[in-house]
Amino acid sequence: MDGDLIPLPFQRVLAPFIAKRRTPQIEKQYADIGGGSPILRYTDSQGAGMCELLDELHPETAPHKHYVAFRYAKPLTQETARRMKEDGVKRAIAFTQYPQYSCSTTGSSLNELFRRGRAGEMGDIEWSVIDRWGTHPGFIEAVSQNIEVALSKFEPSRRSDVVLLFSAHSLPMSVVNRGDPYVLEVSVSVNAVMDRLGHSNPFRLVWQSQVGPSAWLGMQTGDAIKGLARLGKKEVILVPIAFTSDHIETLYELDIEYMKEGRELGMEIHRAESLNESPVFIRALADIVAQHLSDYSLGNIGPTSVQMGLRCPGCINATCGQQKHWFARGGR
Ligand SMILES: C=CC1=C(C)c2cc3[nH]c(cc4nc(cc5[nH]c(cc1n2)c(C)c5CCC(=O)O)C(CCC(=O)O)=C4C)c(C)c3C=C
Ligand code: FES
Ligand SMILES: [Fe+2]
Repeated sequence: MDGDLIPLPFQRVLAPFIAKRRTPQIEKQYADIGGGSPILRYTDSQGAGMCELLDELHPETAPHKHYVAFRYAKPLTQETARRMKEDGVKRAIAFTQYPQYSCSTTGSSLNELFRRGRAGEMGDIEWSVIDRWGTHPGFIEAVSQNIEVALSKFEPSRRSDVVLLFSAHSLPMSVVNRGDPYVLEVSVSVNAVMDRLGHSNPFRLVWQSQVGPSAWLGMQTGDAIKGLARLGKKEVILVPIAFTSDHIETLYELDIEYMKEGRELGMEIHRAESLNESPVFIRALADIVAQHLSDYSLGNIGPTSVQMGLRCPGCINATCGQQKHWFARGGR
């Protein structure tokens, strides 16, 4: 139903129809990964760990408290907005948990937050935004360490031949072609990880989880695994690079579908663990926020980044423009 994510003709009729048709298949996938997504559990523990560190790192603004606002599952932004109002929150940071910016993810979430704010559902909050952080050294370090753990599962003599297959959620070509920044930002994260690893292994960036019949950005992760097997490159590590915790995309698609496929093709294939409760990652989250708070209080930065101010050159969604203005004024 999210017109900011994927505008459909006759959205109100077509969207529920597509969702209903898709539900049984997706219900089965969630059942297979243990009856639901662990994304809220991980996000909550990351938030709690981050706040504990932040109280030390930036005592001027302590105590810190995290709230989770999801776009499509509970706790929805609307419910979180109401809770923040009840709690009398006066200052908040919208901290996207997508490391790399896409208008289909962070953009849609900020649009929703803006709608709730404009409707007065959040009370009087001064907002600033951390809109992207895909090259933060702590994030890069945490991903790199998980790759090193996966590499250690291979026999030392074969280790340097292992192909690192970075896998990120794909985008419809219609989104890419209107100038969305995500593809560039994911690429830069991959490059930063490879620099940190000293370019020890060959690698590719591929794209997963496309839905529906329209054209999506490729190469698709599943096809890449088959292609590598065909070329005799049978040692592979799958690296999730655009997700910060486990959920259906890692636990079902990567672990159940693709790893199984790869093993059937005679490959030795492992996955770099998701960041989940990585202490290095949680420290990185705290560091990103502490830096933001201190830059903001010194007047070095405004409520939003310079880059966030620019709409995609092909954007025709008026909400994007209103949202950017609203956050640039601190949510007023
Ligand atoms: C970087 C991350 C993501 C991008 C980019 C993204 C784009 C995108 N997604 C859909 C449609 C669906 N996404 C679904 C679930 C889902 N997607 C992401 C991340 C990105 N999506 C996450 C973390 C999750 C949550 C999974 C979980 O908690 O288990 C779903 C629901 C599941 C399903 O039906 O497959 C849909 C649908 C589109 C259309 C899109 C780009 C336009
Ligand atoms: S789609 Fe990117 S700013 Fe609107
Ligand atoms: Fe998605």
